[in-house]
Amino acid sequence: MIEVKDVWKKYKIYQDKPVSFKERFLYKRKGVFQEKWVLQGISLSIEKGKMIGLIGRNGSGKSTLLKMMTKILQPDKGELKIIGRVSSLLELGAGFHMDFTGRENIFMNASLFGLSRKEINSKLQEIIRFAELDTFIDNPVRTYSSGMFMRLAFSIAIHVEPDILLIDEILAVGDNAFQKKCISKIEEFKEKGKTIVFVSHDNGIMERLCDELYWIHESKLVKKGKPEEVIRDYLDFLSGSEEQRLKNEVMQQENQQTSQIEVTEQNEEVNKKENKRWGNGAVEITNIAIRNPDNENKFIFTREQRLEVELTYKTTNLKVERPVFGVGIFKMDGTNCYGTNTYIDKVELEISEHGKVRYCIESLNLVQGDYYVDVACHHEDGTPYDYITKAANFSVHSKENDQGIAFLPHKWFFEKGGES
Ligand SMILES: Nc1ncnc2c1ncn2[C@@H]1O[C@H](COP(=O)(O)OP(=O)(O)OP(=O)(O)O)[C@@H](O)[C@H]1O
Repeated sequence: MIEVKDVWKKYKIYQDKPVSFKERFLYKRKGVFQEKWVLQGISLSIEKGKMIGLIGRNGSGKSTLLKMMTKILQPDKGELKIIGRVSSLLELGAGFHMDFTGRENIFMNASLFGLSRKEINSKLQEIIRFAELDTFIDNPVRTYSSGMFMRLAFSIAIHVEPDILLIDEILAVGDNAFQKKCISKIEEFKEKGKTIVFVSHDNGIMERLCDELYWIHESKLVKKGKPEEVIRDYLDFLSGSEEQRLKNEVMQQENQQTSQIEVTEQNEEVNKKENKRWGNGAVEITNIAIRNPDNENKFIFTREQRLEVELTYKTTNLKVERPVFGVGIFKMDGTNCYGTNTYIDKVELEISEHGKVRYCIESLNLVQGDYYVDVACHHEDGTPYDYITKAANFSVHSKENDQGIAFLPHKWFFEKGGES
């Protein structure tokens, strides 16, 4: 159905776009653009009735490849063969006329896909119903919200009976309920034996829906195969590069940070907001490490993994009475996920001149996202010895799409019949 043979595509990247005629004239002669290959030697072959997915980081070339399949763009080298009517969910609503009503746009847009007036009339109610626009359909589309606009464009594109459907990040369209409707429509398409090429950053959906995945990295195809295998390698790769990014960030922070504890009179809440370190310094936390089960310093974890926060401390010549060590885990927006300390946990604590305290979470159980850690040593009555906010970061990667903060172990049960 789709045959892509050794396709190459380049864009001109203008360093300084000329604005006036004079500049255009001058720059033209100097040639102030660079050519960038955004697709290099891509080959793939998609059989009828298959749903394939393209994954890869931002800017890797996925949308460019899709645009070539719609013929919006032509390759610079190589060949693309497509058999059948293509409907694309890229650049949704690109052909809409703002002053025309939703209904008029349905007729114009659907006719671009080759549908006759009669065919459009027979699908009209279904298009309007799917787009959830009943009372607005005779208003000009310029009065639509962005969600309404997208829903209408999406609805037209899927009702034109295409043989091939190209979908780019539709999950960004509309609210949750509408997204669910889109997914079930895609599943319906699949069942009808249509060919689908799907681009999404939602790996869970990609794995569930696609028969095969292609991973594009920096303009090249690096892997194709079963969704779970390609996603596993892709996530490993992402973890590796994010690990490096976080490491660099931490190194930068360490370079900037003065290791001095700031002795301050302000109250705790103010300090927390200002992302500070404070306390009287009787105990000083000299190092914070986040470790994985292999005892390596790590920043990326999976949900089930063991995470350990290791605090190295030393005492100074100030008196340390009834010390308590605590750790708090927060989402990046400040949501408190979990916090405890040795006093709450009723742990006997013996403090020496210097030493280490290790806080181990056997199974992390947090949902996918970025987190930071506050650490502290204080007196049982709350007087801080050393309190460090945002002392360390880590991320949780997961293929699951569950929402919220923590994974709550659960099961589903179903019963047939019974009282209604
Ligand atoms: N019209 C254009 N002119 C110049 N460069 C472009 C143009 N369109 C895209 N690019 C560049 O081509 C590269 C590939 O872009 P493309 O949109 O295909 O990537 P993508 O994998 O779809 O990314 P995303 O996941 O962010 O949608 C990027 O570096 C992008 O900046």
